[in-house]
Amino acid sequence: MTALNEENLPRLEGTVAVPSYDRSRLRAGIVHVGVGGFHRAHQAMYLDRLMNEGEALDWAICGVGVLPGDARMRDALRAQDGLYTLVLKHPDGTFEPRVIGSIIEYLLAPDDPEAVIEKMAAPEVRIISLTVTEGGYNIHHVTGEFDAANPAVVADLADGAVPATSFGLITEALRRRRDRGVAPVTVMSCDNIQGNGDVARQVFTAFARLKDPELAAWITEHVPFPNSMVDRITPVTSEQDRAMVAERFGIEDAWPVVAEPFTQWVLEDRFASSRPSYEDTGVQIVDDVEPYELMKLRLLNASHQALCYLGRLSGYRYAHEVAQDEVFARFLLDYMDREATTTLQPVPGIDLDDYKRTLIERFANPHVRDTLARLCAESSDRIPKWLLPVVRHNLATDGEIVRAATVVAGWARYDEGVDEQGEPIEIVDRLAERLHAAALAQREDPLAFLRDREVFGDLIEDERFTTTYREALESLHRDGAHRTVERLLTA
Ligand SMILES: NC(=O)c1ccc[n+]([C@@H]2O[C@H](COP(=O)([O-])OP(=O)(O)OC[C@H]3O[C@@H](n4cnc5c(N)ncnc54)[C@H](O)[C@@H]3O)[C@@H](O)[C@H]2O)c1
Ligand SMILES: O=P(O)(O)OC[C@@H](O)[C@@H](O)[C@H](O)[C@H](O)CO
Repeated sequence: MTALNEENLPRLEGTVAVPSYDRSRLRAGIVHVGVGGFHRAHQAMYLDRLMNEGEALDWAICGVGVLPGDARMRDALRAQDGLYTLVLKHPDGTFEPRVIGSIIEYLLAPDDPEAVIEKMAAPEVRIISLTVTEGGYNIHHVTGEFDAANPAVVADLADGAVPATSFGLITEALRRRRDRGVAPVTVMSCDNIQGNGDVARQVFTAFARLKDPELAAWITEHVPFPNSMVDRITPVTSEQDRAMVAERFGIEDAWPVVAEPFTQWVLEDRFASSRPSYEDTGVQIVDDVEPYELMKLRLLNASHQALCYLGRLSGYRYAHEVAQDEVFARFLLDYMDREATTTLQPVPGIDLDDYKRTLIERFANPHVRDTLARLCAESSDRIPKWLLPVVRHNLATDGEIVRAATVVAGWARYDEGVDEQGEPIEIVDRLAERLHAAALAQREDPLAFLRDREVFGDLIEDERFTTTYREALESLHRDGAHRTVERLLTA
């Protein structure tokens, strides 16, 4: 067994792919906030690929954790000199390992916020990128505006506050860059949010406006926030994954990443100065990312929502189990074909039928073992962003809504907190308490769940939607999820 660190890399050569570049020559050009599984399977992997080609050596990553819980990642990465194993799990059972070397440093903001700010303000850093989850953008669900009442934000806005949120840290770094005349930087969101760059611009300038209006104006003028579509299914690393990396590859890795082989990144070319030559390693650089984003969020992410609640209620625990169930697979394709696709724009270079078929195959990969628990988490940040826009579009255009309404009813049934086998369900959601209370009330008041306007807006006022939703909920209560879905299948 070989402990993963810089010194031991030569011992791993021949067993697994390791960085072919001299890591001592790397310089951090990117500060990335939110080093979780996805960043390590995606952006860090693309950079590692470039580095293996002898490119991007001045674009290494300094990882930043903003939450105290990121101490685990700090400890894992620091002990391993930033190295970790990425294992791609192919559908045929082949596992493809690679040690990724593009992260060279990790800073935890609660340990030393000043060090994080100075790193972000350093002239050699030209990109600050983010994967901080949808909730990390602090958008108020009802107003769609930056939520300035969030206590962490209030604390960061106070005079003389030591920044603790990504808003406080990044805007302070931008202020220092402006004051010092340091070359402007690009803020690049890689989260699953429609218009992720636009949303990032909205929230960072909103925070800056509250702190220092002139800084906000400077940011608007000088800091680009490119939009992007990012894709690679990356489940939470399990104990079994850690053991697998040790047993199969002889690597003692505190926190490997496992992912599907598929990967995609479509990115707008709006950068302050230079950027890595991402296009040399398969990233699609486009003028307008919106058609790709809509395709991905409404087909892939919304289908994840379509399979997770109804699948969990039926007794499944993993995404592949649901996607391998013929009834669910057909339901997902019907949802995509008859409800989601009609809401999309033409997507240059993509055959949508092929994309949808491939999605079912990706979901069905049995080795990825993506848990329904991961997909069911933070639903109040997902359903309103990915599924409800499809519903609203179809309500406005007289399109079909029955499948999406069934998914929403499935979420409402899921939030009752017990599945059809009587097993408890743990609701992981910022709004868990009140969603659970509303779900419990729906046996008497079938529309109780929809009454939450923060989540559903005025959807409750649409009779076509409420009638369809009510029937779906009734059917879920009476016949269960599997039977409900089966009845909806087109011939
Ligand atoms: N996992 C995937 O399959 C996948 C694929 C495409 C895109 N993404 C995007 O990446 C995001 C992260 O996914 P992951 O799998 O890496 O999750 P993860 O749980 O492994 O990592 C999430 C990271 O975000 C940080 N974070 C959360 N809330 C924050 C906040 N308020 N402020 C600052 N940091 C915060 C956490 O500290 C952690 O470092 C997703 O929410 C999604 O937007 C994920
Ligand atoms: O990561 P989230 O929480 O935004 O969404 C859950 C999944 O749908 C998502 O992670 C997908 O696996 C991913 O978007 C695939 O690229």
